[in-house]
Amino acid sequence: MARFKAKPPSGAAEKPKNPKPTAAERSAYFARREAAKVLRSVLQGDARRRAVGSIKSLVYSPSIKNKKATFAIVCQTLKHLPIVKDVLETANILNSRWKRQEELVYIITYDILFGQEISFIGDAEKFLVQRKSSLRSALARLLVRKKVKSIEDLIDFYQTPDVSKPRYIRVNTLKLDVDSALIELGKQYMVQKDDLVPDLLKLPPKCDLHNHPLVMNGSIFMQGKASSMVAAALAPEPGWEVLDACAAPGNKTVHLAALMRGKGKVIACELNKERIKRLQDTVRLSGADNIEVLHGDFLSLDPNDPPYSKVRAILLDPSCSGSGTVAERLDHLLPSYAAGQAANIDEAERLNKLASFQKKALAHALSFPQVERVVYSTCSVHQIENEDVVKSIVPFAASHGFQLATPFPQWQRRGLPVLEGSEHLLRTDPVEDKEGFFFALFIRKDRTMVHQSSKPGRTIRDSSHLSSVETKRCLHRREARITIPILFSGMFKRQLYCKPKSRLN
Ligand SMILES: C[S@@+](CC[C@H](N)C(=O)[O-])C[C@H]1O[C@@H](n2cnc3c(N)ncnc32)[C@H](O)[C@@H]1O
Repeated sequence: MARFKAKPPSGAAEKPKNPKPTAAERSAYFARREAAKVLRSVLQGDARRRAVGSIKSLVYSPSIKNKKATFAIVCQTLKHLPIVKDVLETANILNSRWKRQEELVYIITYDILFGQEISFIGDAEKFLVQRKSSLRSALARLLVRKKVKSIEDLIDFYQTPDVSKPRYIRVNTLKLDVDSALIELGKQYMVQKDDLVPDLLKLPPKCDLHNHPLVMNGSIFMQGKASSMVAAALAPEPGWEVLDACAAPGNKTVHLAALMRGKGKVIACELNKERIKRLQDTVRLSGADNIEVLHGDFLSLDPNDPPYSKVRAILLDPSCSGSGTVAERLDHLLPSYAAGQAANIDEAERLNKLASFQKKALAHALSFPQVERVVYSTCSVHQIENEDVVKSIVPFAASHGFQLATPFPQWQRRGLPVLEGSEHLLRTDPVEDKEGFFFALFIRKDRTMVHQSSKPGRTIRDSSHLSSVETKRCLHRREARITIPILFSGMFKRQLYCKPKSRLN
């Protein structure tokens, strides 16, 4: 692979010496376009964790003519992709026309920076060759920024675990205001306010704050940006009753309490006995006195029981695969990652089980009579735990008067386009944003919709995601206004068995 040498800037367009393209030029032109097609499938499949095939199988499909060249171009471009993307972003030369052909742009940029010096034919080639000096100087700046001397070092840099993740801290406004935290931390670090979440501060990567007095006394919490966006998206009002359905270790629970300025009540439900202790510690550290810790199964809470019938907002952050927080820098680019996962039966089974619970829990959250806002969140990159869960629940949500709303409209990365309304969903990217989170916000404006039957002619086709309480309610939808769970013998057992084990404070 070529080592980078800064070349003298040459901004002028390179006019082909020979106006008639040579056979080699023509062949390179077509190979780049074939490669762009393959790269598009690879990257799209990978982004959806639904690879349509391995690179090889895509290249060796009958539609690709120049297989050898296409394979080489795709592999080399993928290997250099993080660098190419960074360079293009720094050089800031792409208009919307070329952004629509980004795979071709990646390939040509790779060729310009690291490939063979050949003359370029084609509009995209001409556009980028004319900006060769901007690309080269952006690459030189990238080397300086990453403090490396060669392209090999730069590739290593991208392959090693990410060290460029900023340290985010959330100010616990129950104990300290944001400006005071800024001043206090500013004595030691470069601190700035986050542009999206008002109580979030951004510090340089690798700041070790574990033993900082403000962390030790609960004035600030070390909480990532995506995680802090979840409670902020729910936006509970002071005085409300709010349920954190799957609460431990409690980072979002105490954020909710702070957003409510300590007024109202947060019920923090957690199933796992071992994790209850962590949750209690977090609550204690936060100083919040309006949090009630509940040891039990969220699915077993009866929405119509007096303690829950007044709940206005629910934060549902259920157990998930956690795939969005695994720092696999380059793996996200490779179909082998997705293919490997799909082929892994255990993993597929695990994801199915998780998704099945997530669907039940989301349907259950939407069935609380006074609830106006529900946030569903995961730290997973898998469509099956994210868009697929939401998609399967949308008809049920609509029948209860809920619609998807758009949290943080200014945020660019939205849901995968696999359902109507995907633009309302929010994703963070494990590479670009350093962590892969997903969340959806459901809002009900008209609470008279509670327990209303579905529109005539509209059937809930798949009720497998519903908890048994909800399934029975759907089946007996006409009588749903009077729900007498104990009429159903199986469920009665379940209700008794699953009754919250204890309430702790
Ligand atoms: C992703 S973690 C929640 C993280 C938490 N929201 C935070 O930000 O600190 C999911 C939690 O849900 C709990 N959980 C799983 N199933 C549950 C259920 N049926 N009822 C209540 N909690 C459950 C798990 O034990 C785990 O602690």
